[in-house]
Amino acid sequence: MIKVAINGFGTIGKRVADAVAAQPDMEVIGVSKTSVSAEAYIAKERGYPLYIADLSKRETFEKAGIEVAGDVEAMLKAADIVVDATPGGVGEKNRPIYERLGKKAIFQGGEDHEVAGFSFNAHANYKEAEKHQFARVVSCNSTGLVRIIHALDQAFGVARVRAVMVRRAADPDDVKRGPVDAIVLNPATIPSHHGPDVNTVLPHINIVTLAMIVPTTFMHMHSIQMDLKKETTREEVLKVFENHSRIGLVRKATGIKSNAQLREYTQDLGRPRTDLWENGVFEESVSILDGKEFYCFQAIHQEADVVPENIDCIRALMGTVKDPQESIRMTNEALGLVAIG
Ligand SMILES: NC(=O)C1=CN([C@@H]2O[C@H](COP(=O)(O)OP(=O)(O)OC[C@H]3O[C@@H](n4cnc5c(N)ncnc54)[C@H](OP(=O)(O)O)[C@@H]3O)[C@@H](O)[C@H]2O)C=CC1
Ligand SMILES: O=C(OP(=O)(O)O)[C@H](O)COP(=O)(O)O
Repeated sequence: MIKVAINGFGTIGKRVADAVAAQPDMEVIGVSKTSVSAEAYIAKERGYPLYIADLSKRETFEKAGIEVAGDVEAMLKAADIVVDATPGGVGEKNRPIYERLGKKAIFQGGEDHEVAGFSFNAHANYKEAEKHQFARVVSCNSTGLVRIIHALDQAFGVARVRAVMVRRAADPDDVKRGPVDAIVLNPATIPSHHGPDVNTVLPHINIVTLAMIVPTTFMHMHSIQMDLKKETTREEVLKVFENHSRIGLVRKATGIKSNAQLREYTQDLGRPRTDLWENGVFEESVSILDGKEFYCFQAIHQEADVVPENIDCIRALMGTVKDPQESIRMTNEALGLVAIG
């Protein structure tokens, strides 16, 4: 069993912890927080040993009825690998501790590529991970872009990509960022960071991205155009998506045309926390013009799509499963991830 520590038990960390606990070859040896909050009670309820960054706060936790297993360093020492899901920028500060303890670590998209020196996506570059101590799972938007670009690049070749990201303003629980009522160009400059981020995994792709933020909390929406190298048809492209285990199709017949309806759908499907782990490509939007021009809209659930990627990244860095498809299969099966559509 691979012993996994989750440093940072927030939006991403708590999902990764549950995903690790569901795997047949992994166990959660601890999770960490800095303060008492609802998620500390969830750790207790799940039975995950809770470690804290600053042991002087032990009494505050214990007064709230939450047992503290030790400090973060003790958690790291007990682990084979750590998933760092602390807020963006904290991972960079944690890296020297992982180096000192000789622990493998996975950072999230809030860190720069250079923090790990290797950026990861299971379908695109799983096999390159084994030689690294550190990896970074690219951000939610970049994960969604990499999946769809890589799939079409493998099938038809991608000459160039132009994409617009309509980004959710905050996570549903993130009250400190709201209320909001604006469309914010974020950034107003072009390109946004997403294109260069895609290039950390797929360096050969010619991509320019634009991004803005709108007042919604569940899911980003991408408008994507790609020039393909080989002529194809809409039907062939749909087949590529149907055969991809992490690209789902929002079928026309469902009548779903928004993030809100898609969230209701995942909730009704009984997905944990309503999570859409896969890309949600809108079937109606998939278009091929003049044989080589591809267009689509896709929804990306920011809290969820990086979760299975973190699980595959654990196996890839540990070198326990060599075949990416086998790891992806194991992860999907344990999570119950059967792509919609
Ligand atoms: N939320 C999203 O949509 C996505 C986020 N990401 C990336 O994932 C990473 C985590 O983001 P997210 O889950 O949203 O963040 P959250 O703020 O939801 O959670 C962060 C967690 O880290 C803990 N923490 C804070 N400081 C420390 C520290 N010094 N040592 C240990 N734990 C600490 C917090 O505990 P406490 O509350 O007790 O301080 C909290 O449990 C970021 O890099 C982000 O960019 C990637 C894809 C999507
Ligand atoms: O990684 C994310 O977005 P990104 O792909 O736009 O960088 C997550 O949605 C978190 O980003 P934010 O919390 O900085 O908006």
